[in-house]
Amino acid sequence: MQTETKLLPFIDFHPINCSDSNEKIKVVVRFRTNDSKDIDSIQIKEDGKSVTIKRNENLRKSQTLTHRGSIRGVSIDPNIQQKTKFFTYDAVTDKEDQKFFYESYAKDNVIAFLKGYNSTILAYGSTGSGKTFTIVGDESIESKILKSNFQDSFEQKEKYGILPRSIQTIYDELEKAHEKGIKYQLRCSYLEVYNEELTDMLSRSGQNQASKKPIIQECPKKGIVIQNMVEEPVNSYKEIMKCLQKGLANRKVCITQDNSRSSRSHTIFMLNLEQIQLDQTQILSRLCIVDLAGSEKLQSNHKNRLQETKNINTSLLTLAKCITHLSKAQDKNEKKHVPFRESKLTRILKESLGGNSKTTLICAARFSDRFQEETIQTLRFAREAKKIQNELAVKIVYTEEQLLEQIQKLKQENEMLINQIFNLKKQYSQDQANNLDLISQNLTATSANTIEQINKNNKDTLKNGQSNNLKSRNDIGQQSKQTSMGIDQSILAKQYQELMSYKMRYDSLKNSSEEQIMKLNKEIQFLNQQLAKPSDQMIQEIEQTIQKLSSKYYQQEQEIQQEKKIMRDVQKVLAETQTSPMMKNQNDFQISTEDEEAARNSEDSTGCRYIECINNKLKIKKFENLFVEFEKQYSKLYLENQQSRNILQEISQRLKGINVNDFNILNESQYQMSRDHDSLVDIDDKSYNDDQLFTKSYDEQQEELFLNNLNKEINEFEKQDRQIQESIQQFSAKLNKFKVMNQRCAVEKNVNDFDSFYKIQTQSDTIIPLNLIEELGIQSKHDEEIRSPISSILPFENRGSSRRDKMKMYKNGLNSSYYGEKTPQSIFKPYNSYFNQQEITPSNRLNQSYMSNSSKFSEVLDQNLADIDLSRIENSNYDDYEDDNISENLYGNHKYQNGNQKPPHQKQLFQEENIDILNMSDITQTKRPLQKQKSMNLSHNNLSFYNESSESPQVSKLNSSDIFGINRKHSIHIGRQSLKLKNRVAISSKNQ
Ligand SMILES: Nc1ncnc2c1ncn2[C@@H]1O[C@H](COP(=O)(O)OP(=O)(O)OP(=O)(O)O)[C@@H](O)[C@H]1O
Repeated sequence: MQTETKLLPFIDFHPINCSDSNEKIKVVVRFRTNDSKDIDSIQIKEDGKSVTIKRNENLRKSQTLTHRGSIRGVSIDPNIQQKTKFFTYDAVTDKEDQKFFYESYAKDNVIAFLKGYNSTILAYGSTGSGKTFTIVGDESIESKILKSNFQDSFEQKEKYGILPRSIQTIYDELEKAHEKGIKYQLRCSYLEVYNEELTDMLSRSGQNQASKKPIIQECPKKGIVIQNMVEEPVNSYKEIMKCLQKGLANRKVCITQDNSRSSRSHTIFMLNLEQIQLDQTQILSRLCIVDLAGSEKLQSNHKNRLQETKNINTSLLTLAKCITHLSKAQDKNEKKHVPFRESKLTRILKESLGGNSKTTLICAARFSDRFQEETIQTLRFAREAKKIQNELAVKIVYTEEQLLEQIQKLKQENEMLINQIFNLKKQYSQDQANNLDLISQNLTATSANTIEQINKNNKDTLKNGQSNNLKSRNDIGQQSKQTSMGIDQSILAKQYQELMSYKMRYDSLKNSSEEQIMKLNKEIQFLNQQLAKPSDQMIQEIEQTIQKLSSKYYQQEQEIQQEKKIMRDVQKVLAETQTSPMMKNQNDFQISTEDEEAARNSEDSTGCRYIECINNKLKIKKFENLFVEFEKQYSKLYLENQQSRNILQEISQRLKGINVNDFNILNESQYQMSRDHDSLVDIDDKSYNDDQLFTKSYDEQQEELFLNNLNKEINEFEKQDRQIQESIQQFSAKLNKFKVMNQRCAVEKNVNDFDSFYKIQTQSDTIIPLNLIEELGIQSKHDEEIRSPISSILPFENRGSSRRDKMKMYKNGLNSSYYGEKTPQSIFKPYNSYFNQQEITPSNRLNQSYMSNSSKFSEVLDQNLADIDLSRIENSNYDDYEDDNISENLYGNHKYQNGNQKPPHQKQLFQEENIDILNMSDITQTKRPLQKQKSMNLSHNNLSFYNESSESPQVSKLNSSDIFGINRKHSIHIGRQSLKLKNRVAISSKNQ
């Protein structure tokens, strides 16, 4: 029964055991047992893992010439040396025992398939080497399967190859699982690749083969999906064997020189298993058992046969090429483009080689020297394949309940993440503040040291002149200049420390000078007091003396006045007397004792009078003497007084003089000190005395020099200050930028990757606050139009499913969205319902911003579109491979560049098959962080490739396989809004 490929709603990959998840391809070399051993040139080592082969150069020459069509004989040189080659694999065997071979080398893959892993068994080798023998069994088995009703005897079963044995194992195991309650559904498919065409070997005859031609599609979640392929539900051993029977009957075989039933096509027997576990978890796995067509020398003259052989060789060559690319990438541990798309076979096997699959490669080889070259090629191929590492994961499909549960979980997780983001933000700003505190503490500590150092320098400068000091300043200036160039935080901190130390030095000097001025003022006061003290006393004493003298003088004067009054009275009396006869002679007034006696004796009044007169005369004489005496004393006192006044005046003048000088000196000092905040005077230095200060103050030259230097220093400081300020500004701007970046990274980190972020958004309906998005600088650019790119690259025929659609698109022009509103919804068949439900969420804006970021490089990539042309493929040849002979032998005498045979043209590829358009939700399960991802943007005719982790654009040459995501490493994502809105198409490459 033919069933359509079911698109499952939600698939997740779970590596069950991390140590198992990365596994190299297992390579087993099986030599044909019944092969003739002409010369003992091939030796399987005892360890069962390695083989040596003696290469016969003569033979090689002859073989090369022979299959190049030379009929002439080859001269064999007996002296030619035989080279021995050594190869090691997981196993090398020549045992015929099929059971042993299956259980030793293939059963593991079947068990892994049952456990939920994708699994592949691949048989490779030249024609007649034993591939079909290994996969199915010998001719008898094959014919028996073709005829049988599958009730074979034990004996017959012993000869079965891997495929029937695997079927047996699967049913044995599934029956056990069924008993445990595990439900399962097994579907069988059988494909054939013949002449680069895919044929479904289970499809019923009579059907329109052209319309039902299987199409290979690729889904990042589901892996390789083959559309239009019969997936036969098989519920029993018999049913599945019938499928095998049918396939074998349809297989293209013919008789060749080396094999009577040579397979002329690659066959892929595919089993898809859906298991529903007891907890309702649905697990999907696939087993591919591939029997490749054997490579063959081009010998036939038959045209069809030649073409057939070429096609076989071409696809095998592509396979070898892919393996070489993969192994080289593995060697160098880098991502490399692998040309899976170059053949149908490699496209189908993409998952098996380096992808999510447990793969065993069985390389069939022959002992016979006749096939030595083929054997060596097979051994080389096996050696390369051994390096390939696959990534295993179990595919789980969630039920609705499980999904709801997960949505709930995601919602919680989302909330937690948002909280975490805010906390981180908070912590970040706190950290910043703490750092500043720490810096300022360091500054304080170091500035104290610097001041000490400066003071020390200053002392030296005062002693030795200022040259040293200036020099040291210049040095600091130089240093500052150098440091300000950088934006290193430590350098800035150092500069800032210096600045702070200068500021502190200014402050301390200013404080010190103020202190000094106060101190000097006190001293001046004291000096004034000291100077005032003796002069006051002296003046007081003098004044007291003067007062004393004055009072004495006053007394004496009063006495004199009295005496004078008496004298005047006397004179008056005398005048009166002189007018009397008695006074006619002056001498008469001289009273003699005789006169006096006479007068006394005379009773005459005249006599009395006369006596009185004489008495008066005596009195006057006495007064006159006193007056003279007084006058003498007065003049003496006057002189003394005069002297005192002079002394007083002299003292007061002296005092006045001293005060003026002192004040002048003090004022000068104060002025000097106030200007010399930054003076180099060590004011605390006791050894520095006033004399020096005065000398300096009055030394104009020195003062000028001093002031000049001071000004220079101040200028220098200001300059440094400006530089430091600038650097700090730069630094803080940078810090802010880092801060934003850091926050953005934090968001990205916390949401694991973009896809998870997207998924969280879509699954949980939680919208990250707009302000957070804006705060983080991830603002969308609504206005920016991004035209649909794919439409301009795609061949026009592929743009619509109907003629009407095509016309619509044609009217809209190439820039209209192929995947936009005008897009025939049928293209999105499975995705429509999903797309239409979507709304624009911040995550979409995020997506847009990525796209707009990438679009800015579109200019650079204008030229790169030219590289998307077919030149790369057309010019390619098999030069990557180690030995030219391989390409020759596998491909006949025609190399790629000869143009006789080319791989399918890219355009053909597009035309042949629909392009896989995958919903973003299909790739939400990537485990890789966003930083590793690249986002590409296709904008009209440009293909840009933008790596989030680097600032510069990464321009890559891309071919169609990259763009359309058919190979495993790349896939297309269409933003949900693209259908509804602006024709935006985002393409991400998901390199591992
Ligand atoms: N290991 C083996 N032991 C014994 N006989 C073998 C072995 N391998 C192959 N043979 C025999 O060799 C012949 C060719 O084998 P087979 O058809 O499997 O080769 P092939 O690699 O599939 O060739 P082709 O690529 O042409 O199909 C058969 O007769 C087969 O029985």
